[in-house]
Amino acid sequence: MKKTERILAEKLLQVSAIKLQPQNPFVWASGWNSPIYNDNRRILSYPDIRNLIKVEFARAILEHFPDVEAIAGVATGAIAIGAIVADTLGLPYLYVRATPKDHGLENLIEGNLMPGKKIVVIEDLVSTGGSSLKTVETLQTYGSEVIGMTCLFSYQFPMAIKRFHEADITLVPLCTYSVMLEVAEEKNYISPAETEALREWREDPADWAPDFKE
Ligand SMILES: O=P(O)(O)OC[C@H]1O[C@H](OP(=O)(O)OP(=O)(O)O)[C@H](O)[C@@H]1O
Ligand SMILES: O=C(O)c1cc(=O)[nH]c(=O)[nH]1
Repeated sequence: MKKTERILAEKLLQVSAIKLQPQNPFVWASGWNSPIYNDNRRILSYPDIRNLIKVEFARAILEHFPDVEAIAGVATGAIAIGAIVADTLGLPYLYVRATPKDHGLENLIEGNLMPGKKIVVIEDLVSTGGSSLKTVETLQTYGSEVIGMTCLFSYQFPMAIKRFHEADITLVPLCTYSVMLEVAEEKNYISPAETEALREWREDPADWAPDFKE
């Protein structure tokens, strides 16, 4: 499993999904400032990598959630990957918006939600877990049974792990921050100093601020 995770981490690094900007931080969905951004949507442009990830998602879902009856993607990052995974598994698919569309049918959920179906949610990336768990809540409110969640990448922050635990949702990440960092350093994508800075940042990401002293 670790071997597959290392391969996936290297693929993300190869397609430049991992960006570092310690002096010009990224703003995350949660509002946190961060020296790192993982734009794993880039995998969609590489058919071989996209296929590998699709197969790994399908394998993880069948292994951990064999009772799955439908797949839901979290908009927008996981709409595409969710669709191809559902296709691979031959399952119904829908995606959940962060907010209802402001015209037309004003849908929050796109697709045909069949109440009572056992759903596995697919997310591209989990940081604080806010977007993922909001999607789970939406699906539950509309009568679905969410039996688990998979994501391509997780930072595995303790606060996110706690939130998933409290929501009673099992999250299966295909690739984690610690393995990505290990591979990035080994393969010289980042310097030892950057590795150290990123390890330190991971200890207290909510209060991190750029160090302008350098
Ligand atoms: O765990 P969280 O703190 O919620 O952060 C993760 C979310 O952030 C990103 O989406 P973003 O809101 O940037 O928009 P997008 O999906 O439309 O790209 C990502 O795709 C996740 O959905
Ligand atoms: O938390 C986020 O918004 C976030 C972090 C990250 O590394 N990549 C991403 O697409 N979103």
